[in-house]
Amino acid sequence: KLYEDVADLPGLQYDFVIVGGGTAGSVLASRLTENATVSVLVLEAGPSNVGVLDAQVPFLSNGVSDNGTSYSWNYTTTPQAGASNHTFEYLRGYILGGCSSHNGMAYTRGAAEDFDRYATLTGDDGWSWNKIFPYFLKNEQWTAPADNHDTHGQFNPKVHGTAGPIEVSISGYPWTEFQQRVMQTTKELPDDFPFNLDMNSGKPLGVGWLQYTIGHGERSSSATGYLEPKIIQRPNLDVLLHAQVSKLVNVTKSRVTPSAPFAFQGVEFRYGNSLFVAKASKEIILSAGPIGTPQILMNSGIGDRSALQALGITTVLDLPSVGKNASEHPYFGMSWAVNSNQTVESITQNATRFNEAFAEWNRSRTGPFVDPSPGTHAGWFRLNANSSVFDLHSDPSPGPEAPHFEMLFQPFGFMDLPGHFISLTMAMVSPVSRGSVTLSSNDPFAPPLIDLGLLSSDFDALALTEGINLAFKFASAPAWNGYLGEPTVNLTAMSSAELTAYIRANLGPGYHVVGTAGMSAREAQYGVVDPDLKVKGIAGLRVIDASVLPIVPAAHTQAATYVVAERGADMVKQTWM
Ligand SMILES: Cc1cc2nc3c(=O)[nH]c(=O)nc-3n(C[C@H](O)[C@H](O)[C@H](O)COP(=O)(O)OP(=O)(O)OC[C@H]3O[C@@H](n4cnc5c(N)ncnc54)[C@H](O)[C@@H]3O)c2cc1C
Repeated sequence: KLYEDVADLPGLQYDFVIVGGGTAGSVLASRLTENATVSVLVLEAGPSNVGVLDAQVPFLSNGVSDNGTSYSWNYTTTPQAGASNHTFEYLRGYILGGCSSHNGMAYTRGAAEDFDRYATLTGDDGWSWNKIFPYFLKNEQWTAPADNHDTHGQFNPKVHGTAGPIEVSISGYPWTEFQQRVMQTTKELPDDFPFNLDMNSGKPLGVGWLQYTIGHGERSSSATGYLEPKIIQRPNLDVLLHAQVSKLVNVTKSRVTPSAPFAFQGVEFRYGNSLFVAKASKEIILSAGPIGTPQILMNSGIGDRSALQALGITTVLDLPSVGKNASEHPYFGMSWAVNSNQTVESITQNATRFNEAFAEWNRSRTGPFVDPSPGTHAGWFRLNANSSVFDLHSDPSPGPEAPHFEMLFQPFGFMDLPGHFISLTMAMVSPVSRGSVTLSSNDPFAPPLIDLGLLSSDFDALALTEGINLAFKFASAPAWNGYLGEPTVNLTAMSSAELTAYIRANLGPGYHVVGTAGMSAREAQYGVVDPDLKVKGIAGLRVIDASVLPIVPAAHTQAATYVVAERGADMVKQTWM
């Protein structure tokens, strides 16, 4: 049942307490309560997603994700030395469903080699692509696009699930002129930009149709899929909203496992102006995401001893990797004016069309509002094998079939200029740079310091310059003749040093951070959780969310988070049910 008020909860003693009802937390809540004999409490800091129109209408998703809304944590990063010392809003969902209720909805799984590398790093073959693949299928319900267009040749049905909670579909509104030119380019320049029928097969290289966590014109999130009314009504599931967890409390010496000498009996949270403690008799599961989870661990005395001591926090367990190793994708957008009025600006710069499009969505869940400010395709590419950038660093990608770059193809411009534009957005999806999440004070409710380490490695900056050349090559294909006008910034006229400086001054984060409570092999001298997602050295405590991924996959991160949560739920069930 969903609770708005702590006073209505039947009690504060459960088998499992899940911290965070986000992307992963909602999966766990749903899967664990399939067993009617266990009781589960979810503590979520944010409000409900129900009735939040911006979280429902794909085209309006910016209205729910941006800082300054009631649905975002309003984080700001530390000045990013590799990005001209800029600070960035760091968006995180403060709402049931977490980031899955406000993200861009792109559904990309990553390369098989990403998961095979997780298996190697953890020594657990269960994280390999072949073993994880059934969890992708379990999570997914392939769905026809909102416009019911013929999707033959736009995806491979063999690699998709049909009965899972999360609806996935190809974009449901045609930006025909633009889409045709993207597809034409794959024919004109097939060596550089081959067509890939399905980027979610484990072999993403090439250009393909983007898939979205959208069904029947509406966002499909962890909240709508895993906590749909019949699940959230289960008598063994209680979800408390507006409950912000500060730390784990009631630490005891655990008698159960010598390798995990400590255990926490309770979870402290703030509701209104009061503090409460919820107790878990079986496990506490942290699913507060890559910012919230390490913050709660450190607030609880689990982290780098010297950093904790400096803030006057008593160390329970010296686990220096907590909050380290933050791994994020830098994104850089390029726009061109176009000789056409069939772009998203035809809606965003025209109040009448905007209102018509919204009315159409309301009427029939069709029209341009069924997609987020849409990218119709994405491409995944590698650096040239002979690139001099490899003199700076060995190849950070997990293998020859995994990309270094993502290029998003978008029929709109970035600079909010009057007129019509298209954009090619380039991301470095195998970054070398690493950042951290650290505490700013011993006040457990103070926002932590978020350092994404954006372009802290010169490798990433130089690699991005090569990615930008690739984008301009794409735009030089005959398919774009007569359609593309001038780029809003002529990057090709810049020297390499100027281009690098320009990238550093104009890139942004991808909101894909992972790694801050990373998995490692059981015997490793680093890492936060073992391959079974149990926190090293602590009994009865797991982390199950995006923070356990030790390296960011070459993909938008929700699909990887969903499979971590699905497998994590199976692991918890194996232990207790
Ligand atoms: C703006 C944006 C756009 C994105 N676009 C895409 C995209 O298009 N495709 C894609 O694949 N990925 C995208 N991502 C990334 C992806 O959504 C995330 O990687 C993933 O959802 C993270 O899941 P999680 O479960 O780890 O964390 P979250 O989904 O963030 O869940 C954490 C939950 O815990 C709650 N919480 C945190 N701290 C506390 C606390 N102390 N007490 C109680 N509750 C707490 C939060 O409110 C939240 O509900 C995007 C992310 C953002 C922010």
